[in-house]
Amino acid sequence: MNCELKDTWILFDLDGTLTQSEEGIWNCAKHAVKEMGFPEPDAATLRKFIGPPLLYSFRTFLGMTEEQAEEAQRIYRARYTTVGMYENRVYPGVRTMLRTLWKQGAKLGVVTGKPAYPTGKILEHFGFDRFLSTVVCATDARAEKEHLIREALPENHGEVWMIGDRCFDMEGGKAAGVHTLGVTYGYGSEQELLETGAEKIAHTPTEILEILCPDAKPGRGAFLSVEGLDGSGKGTQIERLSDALDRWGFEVVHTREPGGTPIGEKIRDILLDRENTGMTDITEALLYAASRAQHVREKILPAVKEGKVVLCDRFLDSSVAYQGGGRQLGIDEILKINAPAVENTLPALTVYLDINHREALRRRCAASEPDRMEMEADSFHARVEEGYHELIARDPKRFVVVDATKSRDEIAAEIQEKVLTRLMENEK
Ligand SMILES: Nc1ncnc2c1ncn2[C@@H]1O[C@H](COP(=O)(O)OP(=O)(O)OP(=O)(O)O)[C@@H](O)[C@H]1O
Ligand SMILES: Cc1cn([C@H]2C[C@H](O)[C@@H](COP(=O)(O)O)O2)c(=O)[nH]c1=O
Repeated sequence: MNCELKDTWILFDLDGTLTQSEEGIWNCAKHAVKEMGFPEPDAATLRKFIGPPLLYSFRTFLGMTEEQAEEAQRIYRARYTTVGMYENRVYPGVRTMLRTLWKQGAKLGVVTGKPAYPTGKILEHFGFDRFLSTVVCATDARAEKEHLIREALPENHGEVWMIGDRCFDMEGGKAAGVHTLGVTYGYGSEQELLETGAEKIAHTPTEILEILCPDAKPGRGAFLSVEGLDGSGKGTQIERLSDALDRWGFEVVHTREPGGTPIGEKIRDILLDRENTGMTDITEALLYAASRAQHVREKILPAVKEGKVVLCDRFLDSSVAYQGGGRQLGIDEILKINAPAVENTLPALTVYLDINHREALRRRCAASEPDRMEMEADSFHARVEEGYHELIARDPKRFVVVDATKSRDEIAAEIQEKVLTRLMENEK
C-alpha cells in the first residue's frame, strides 16, 4: 500500500512539537529576573514559564506588579529576539519526519502561539522554511488556536491534521473541525492530550510518520568525512560538529577509519600496534582498504539509506595521503586497491583541517603516546601533508579547508556554518 498525502494538510505547533525551546525560555526568564533585582527562580518555577503568556508568568509565579512584569517582559524579549530564540534544538526524528512527509507530497504548516518574528527566524535557522506551505502566528489581537488553524488553510483543502503537545492544540483542532494528533515528548501529558480531544497519540516523531504514512521511506542521508594530519584536531572538531548537527535534528552516525565496525576495529589494532614494525607498505595499504570495505557495507551505506548523516573521522583520502604520499605507493595504486572496497562510495563533503605537520604532531604527541603511524619520521609526515594538498587541488569542490591553527571555537563555528548550509541544500 502506498500512502498518498497530496491533498493532506499537516499543521504543527512549534514549541514542544518541532523544537525543544526551554533552554532559551529559561535563560531569558533568569536574565530578566536578575536585571529586575529579584532572586533567581528555582527549576520548578522556571518550568511553569513554558506555555502561559509572559506577563501572567512574571506576575503569578514571581509576584511582580503589573509595571514590574511589563519591564521584565521587555528585558526578556530583548534577549529572546537576539540570543534566546536560538538556544533551542530540534527534537530527534523531527527533521526526518518533516522531510519525509514533504517528499510524500503533504502540505505542511506551522500554527503557533509565538509571535511572527522569532517564529520566522527559528524556522529559517533550522532550515524548516523550505518544507512549509504556511506559517500562522499569534498576534496581540488573535491568539486562539482555532482561529489560527482556520487561517492557515485554503478554502478547498483535503484532510487536515493538527499536531501539538498541549491542550490548546487539541482543543483548537477540534473546534476548527480537523483531525488531532497529540505528541507526548513535548510539554503536555498524554492524559491532558486525550482529555482535550487527541484522536491519536505519538510518543516520538517517528510515530507521527507511522500514523500518517506508514509506508513512507525517508530520503537519503549524507556521507561526510573529516581529514587532516595526526593532531590536526579532527577528534575535537567532530565532537563539536556532531553536537551541532544533533541540535539541528540531523540523525548523526559518528564513525572512524580504520575501524567503525567490530571487524574494522580489530584491523585498526593491528595497523596501529607499535610492535608491528615488520609490516610491509602494501600489507598496510590492503589492511586499511579491508577495514574500509567492511565499514562501507556494514555501516556507512545502510545509515545513509536510512536518512542519517554519517560523520566519518578519515576515509579514502587518508589512504591516498598516507599510503600514496607518505609510503610513496602512488595515488593511482591506492585508488586501484581501494576500488573494490568503496565501490564508488565517496563523501559528499570533506572537511580538511589544515595545519603544518610539525605543529600537528607536536599537539598529538603532547596529548598521548604516539602509535605506529605517528612514530614515523618527519619526512613521512611532510609527504602526507603534501599528499593532502594535492588531493584538495584535484577536487576543490568537495573539500572545505579550514585553518586548524585558529581557536577551537573559531574552527567549530566555521565548520558548522559550511556543513549545515550544504546539508540543508541537500534536503531539497
Ligand atoms: N584548535 C586547537 N588549538 C590548540 N590545540 C588543539 C586545537 N584543537 C585540538 N587541540 C589539541 O590537540 C590535540 C590533538 O587534538 P585531537 O585529538 O582532536 O586531534 P586528532 O586530529 O583527532 O588527532 P588523531 O588523528 O591523532 O587522533 C589535543 O590535545 C587537543 O586538545
Ligand atoms: C584511514 C587511514 C588512516 N591512516 C592513519 C592515519 C593515522 O595515523 C592512523 C589513524 O589514527 P587516528 O587517530 O584515528 O587518526 O592511521 C592511514 O595511514 N591510512 C588510512 O587509510
